[in-house]
Amino acid sequence: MSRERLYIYDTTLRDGQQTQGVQFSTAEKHQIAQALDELGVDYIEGGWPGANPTDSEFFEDKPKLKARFTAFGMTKRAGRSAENDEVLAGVMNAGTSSVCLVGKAHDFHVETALGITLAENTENVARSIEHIVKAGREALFDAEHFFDGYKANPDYALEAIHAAYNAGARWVVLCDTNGGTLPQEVGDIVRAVIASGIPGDHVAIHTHNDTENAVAGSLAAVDAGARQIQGTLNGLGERCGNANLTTLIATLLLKEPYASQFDIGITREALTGLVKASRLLDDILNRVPHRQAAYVGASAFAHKSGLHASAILKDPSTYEHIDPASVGNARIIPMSNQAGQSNLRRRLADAGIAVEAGNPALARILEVIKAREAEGYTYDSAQASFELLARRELGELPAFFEVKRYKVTVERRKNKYNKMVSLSEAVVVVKVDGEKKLSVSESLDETGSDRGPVNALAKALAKDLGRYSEVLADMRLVDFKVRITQGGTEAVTRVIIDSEDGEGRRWSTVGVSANIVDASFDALLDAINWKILHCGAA
Ligand SMILES: CC(=O)SCCNC(=O)CCNC(=O)[C@H](O)C(C)(C)COP(=O)(O)OP(=O)(O)OC[C@H]1O[C@@H](n2cnc3c(N)ncnc32)[C@H](O)[C@@H]1OP(=O)(O)O
Ligand SMILES: CC(=O)C(=O)O
Repeated sequence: MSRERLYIYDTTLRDGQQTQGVQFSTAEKHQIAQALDELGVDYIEGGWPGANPTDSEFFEDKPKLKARFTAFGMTKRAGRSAENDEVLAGVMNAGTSSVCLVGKAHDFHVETALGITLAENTENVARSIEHIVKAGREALFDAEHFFDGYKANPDYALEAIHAAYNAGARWVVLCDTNGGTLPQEVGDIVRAVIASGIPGDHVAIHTHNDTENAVAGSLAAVDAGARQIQGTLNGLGERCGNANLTTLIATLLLKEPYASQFDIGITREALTGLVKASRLLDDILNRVPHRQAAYVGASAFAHKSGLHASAILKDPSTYEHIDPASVGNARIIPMSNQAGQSNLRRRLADAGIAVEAGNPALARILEVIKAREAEGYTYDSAQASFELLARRELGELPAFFEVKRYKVTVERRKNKYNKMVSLSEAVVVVKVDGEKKLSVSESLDETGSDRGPVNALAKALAKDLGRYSEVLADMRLVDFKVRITQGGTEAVTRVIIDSEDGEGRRWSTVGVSANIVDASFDALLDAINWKILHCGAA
């Protein structure tokens, strides 16, 4: 049986950019567009040409895409022709093969926001769409506030979208602009639209996530017959976001009845790039990826509790709804106070440490982990610290060096331009191969910027570790997270450090202390020990 076509329309670069605090550069727009194109979405809405210099520049230097590159704008204003509306002209001049115009479908908005009559608005919608079609472009009509408008005045909401459809719109996009419509109502209204004479393969859905139902609402619209879904990567978008395409794409490809019913233009092979696309956006936004994001989160396939991990080892489908690899994700069995020996053996095996069932060291390691977690440590994400702890208990971790003492000072002072600047200085004394070594480092990087006391400590610690110094040269601290947490009855500081090396390895370590410098040093020591252990210098 041939499958029906369901189209995926991405608006990360337009509605996603309407997120508070998000402003893509032109180069970032290119990067995101390429990632979306590799995934295989049908439409990429690039922004609003003419609305701001970045969007205009992006449309001047268009990305080369397989997807239909789409310009967004609004219907013409009343009192002028479509040909003479300069905002619409800016959109048309971008020269894209598809043009999506937002227009009013809610009588209240026509009368209150635009201050024109319903008939004038209908005319504006029809003439604007006609203008696009006459120019040989594909027209999409974003019917703003359609669902609220339908509930308030169904006749007018339908009049507005029929005006667009009759004028030649390829797609009538039903927008839940304020995001307050629940899935069942979305389904009912989409069915009413189709019954009114607009075929489902011309109906698109555009939902917002203000009730956490944007994905469910989109699926309800598809169930009711809509054949295009609009959304954004990671659900980025105005206020609480848009329908999350990252989730929808995986659901449509992997879940029934959608997987059998639809061809969404994205292959199962491309789906394995989903995590990569999602992380790329987070990287660009400088956001920490949402660990619990469906399908793509780092915890989406993390099996923490002992009962789960024990069953997972027998058959992963016991606690996994899909194979993590199908979306480019990976299973993890984190260590924690919820873990049993099954988690532990699996985690050890992942770190290349084989320990037979029943080995008494397993119980010892578990005990140490549970005790340290009670002090404030966490081994869920600090996998490198976990590995060191386990190897230490198994007698498999050599003492590469011994720290005798360390000190860090932070100074605020005026520089030669009379500006207050900070400078940290760290002193570390270590014993390596029987020899005592003292190293001093400052916090300034090669550009003269202050990188802070922890960086000074890291540099001093790695500076002279004898025969290990060489292998530490390509190591960098890439993330540093500090949290005040409860350790026993006292509040303590927990530091998690992410490190990277020239071979692309990335590892996380944890340190805990009442003192932030000690907690940082604790995490740094693990980071350096892990690197030495894994670089072959041991
Ligand atoms: C639901 C959505 O997400 S729609 C997408 C919204 N996206 C954006 O607004 C981002 C880009 N927008 C912009 O940069 C600017 O709003 C511009 C350049 C488009 C317009 O800027 P300005 O001319 O300064 O207008 P401003 O933003 O203050 O107000 C919008 C105007 O468009 C009118 N308008 C709003 N929707 C429509 C429409 N569908 N058709 C015609 N006119 C409209 C408003 O009535 C208002 O006109 P008024 O000032 O005469 O009352
Ligand atoms: C057009 C649009 O983004 C909306 O109505 O939400």
